[in-house]
Amino acid sequence: MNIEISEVANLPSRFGTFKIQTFKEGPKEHLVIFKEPLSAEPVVRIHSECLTGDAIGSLKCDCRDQLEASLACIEKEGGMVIYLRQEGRNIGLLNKVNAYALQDKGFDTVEANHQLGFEADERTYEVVETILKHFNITAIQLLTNNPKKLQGLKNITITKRLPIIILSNPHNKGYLKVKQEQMGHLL
Ligand SMILES: Nc1nc2c(ncn2[C@@H]2O[C@H](COP(=O)(O)OP(=O)(O)OP(=O)(O)O)[C@@H](O)[C@H]2O)c(=O)[nH]1
Ligand SMILES: [Zn+2]
Repeated sequence: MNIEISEVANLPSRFGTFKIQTFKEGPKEHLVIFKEPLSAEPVVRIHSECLTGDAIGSLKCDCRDQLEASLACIEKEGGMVIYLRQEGRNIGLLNKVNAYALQDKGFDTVEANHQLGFEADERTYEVVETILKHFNITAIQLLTNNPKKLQGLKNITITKRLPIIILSNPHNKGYLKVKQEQMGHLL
């Protein structure tokens, strides 16, 4: 896939002053938010888009808390947040809302995806390899609670997994339970 890369620009934010760059993969415009200096094994968060959580503040998941904790972390330590446009574990917003409607009827996150004809998780991470290569990064400390994340990547060494500790709320308890019991997350 041909990737179009933007210039680097400054991004002052409520979490610190970052640099920002876009990597356009077909219709998907992924974002890299980074804070220099980038060490030989920088802290990296691979964040999957969640418009409802990240922008609207939905309490059904832990995405916004994870994003904010990651930005605060790279402000302190240096590193990057790679914001991948894989809404709804890559089923898209319309399908995610349909999955939410099924969840309203009692299906859990995984069952709702299956009802709609999708795998529980439809994400892929090849573009991460392209992005890290662009920055000459071959080893990272990965901010995640998902030990299986990035397993498929050949040219990147994960030297350390850094957990993201987030408090649950009454609305995302079920979502977190499914992640822990069915998807192998360490919560
Ligand atoms: N299909 C579907 N996707 C969801 C649902 N809730 C959140 N998501 C998406 O899940 C993605 C985040 O994935 P998670 O499984 O929470 O976390 P992860 O990226 O595997 O692991 P961490 O690195 O620990 O965050 C985002 O793209 C959200 O839009 C849901 O109920 N159904
Ligand atoms: Zn979310």
